[in-house]
Amino acid sequence: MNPDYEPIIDGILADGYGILDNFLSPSEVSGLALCLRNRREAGQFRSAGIGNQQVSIQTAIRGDEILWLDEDTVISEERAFLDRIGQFVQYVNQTCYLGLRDYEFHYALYPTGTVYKRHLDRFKSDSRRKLSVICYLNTNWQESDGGQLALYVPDADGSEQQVTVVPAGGRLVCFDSGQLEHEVFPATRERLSVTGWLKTA
Ligand SMILES: O=C(O)CCC(=O)C(=O)O
Ligand SMILES: [Fe+2]
Repeated sequence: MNPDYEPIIDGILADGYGILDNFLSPSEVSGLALCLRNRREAGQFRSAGIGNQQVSIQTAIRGDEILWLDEDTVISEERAFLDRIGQFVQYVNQTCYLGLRDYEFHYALYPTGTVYKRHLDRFKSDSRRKLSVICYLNTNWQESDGGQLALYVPDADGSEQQVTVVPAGGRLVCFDSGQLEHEVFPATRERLSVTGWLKTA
């Protein structure tokens, strides 16, 4: 069954962001988290960089480790995730006419205490990233574990509002890549997610 995507689309159109709980079921979350951990154990992860041309590793600004998902993966948990994203993209295209053509996703693991300082996801030299999508893979995450995603939402009067999102397992956050600055706060435990971008041609 398709999750109900209408509230998240309404959120993106009205406020520039939307949040949907249970995009993944608890068993899908634990299955994908296990795939992530197995791949990391196998040495497949790398420190994430900043920029797309001269990529630099600056862990004080961005401390996560990532692995790009293969769009042709035959690992069932990964296949199911990407197929679910494909359905979401189809729904967005039918309702918002954003002309999304492509997507790219990576696993991310933030070791305890690491952050991603305030930034915008769209590269200056490449504006194809339309929507940022993050799906959290954390079981039993408590507010006191930290690791919130902070969204800096512009108000009509020119000020801004900080909206914080707890990285609870199965929760999907989607926002306008070119507009919304955001930041990842440090956590007291490892913080797992799949993060990606829905892109135009
Ligand atoms: O994990 C998150 O909540 C946000 C990650 C992020 O901002 C990014 O990877 O660009
Ligand atoms: Fe980001």
